[in-house]
Amino acid sequence: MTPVLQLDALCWSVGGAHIIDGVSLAVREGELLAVIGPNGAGKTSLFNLVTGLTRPTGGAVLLDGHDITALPPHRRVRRGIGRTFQSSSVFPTMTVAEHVDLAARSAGVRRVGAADVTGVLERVRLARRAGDLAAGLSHGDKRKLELAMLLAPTLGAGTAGARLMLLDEPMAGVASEETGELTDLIRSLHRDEGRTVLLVEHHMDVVLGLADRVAVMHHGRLLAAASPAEVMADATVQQAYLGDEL
Ligand SMILES: Nc1ncnc2c1ncn2[C@@H]1O[C@H](COP(=O)(O)OP(=O)(O)OP(=O)(O)O)[C@@H](O)[C@H]1O
Repeated sequence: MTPVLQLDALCWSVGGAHIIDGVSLAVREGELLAVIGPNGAGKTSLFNLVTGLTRPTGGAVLLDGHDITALPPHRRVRRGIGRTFQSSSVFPTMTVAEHVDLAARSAGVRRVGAADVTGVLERVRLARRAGDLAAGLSHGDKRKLELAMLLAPTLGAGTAGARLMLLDEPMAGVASEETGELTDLIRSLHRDEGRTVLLVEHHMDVVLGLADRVAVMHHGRLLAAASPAEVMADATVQQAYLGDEL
């Protein structure tokens, strides 16, 4: 079966530094792949290449077997790629419902019904906060709102948002009592709705609780991509985490 996402010898260099160095990886439909690695390994840079925020200096990105390397970010959103960022990206003075409406409209949806917005907010268990300003949300609820915004871009088109979700450290800044519910929500978007998820996360308990497969990056290279158990037992991976030069 054609992978949903395929990275083919992907490279990104800046000023002579090889930040992404020949990464090849195939992501299956409906898979949850966690991308782990020490700080500066290139995880966010890899996400930037998949979403089109940066252009690779070599290699290709394929979606459903089609080369999308030259497509700008907004065209990738319309093809079903959605992404959240490491730091929370909500607008404090906008209401929760307005965020969903904005996400849909900025992706080209012309008519966004109130019922559609409520439906998306119910999906992430934020419907009761619809009229509240985002400034008043807890970190966990801000993260849920960001997920809601990924569900919005195809509202009214009969489908519900991103089918390939890239989540960059969704637990960052979230209080420990909120991580369980957020983990359940991500699991449900993946397992119950069949969405493909790429997850960058430093909390290993979250990674091990969610991932079908774990990809390990180090110095811009892909060290391993295997089951969580295999990756945890891999001596090279352990060395990378202990900070030894490879
Ligand atoms: N625009 C840029 N110009 C120059 N160097 C960059 C740029 N973006 C990232 N880098 C460098 O590339 C390397 C990888 O950064 P990246 O943010 O992708 O790592 P990461 O694995 O996501 O790290 P973290 O876990 O700390 O978020 C780092 O050394 C970073 O300083």
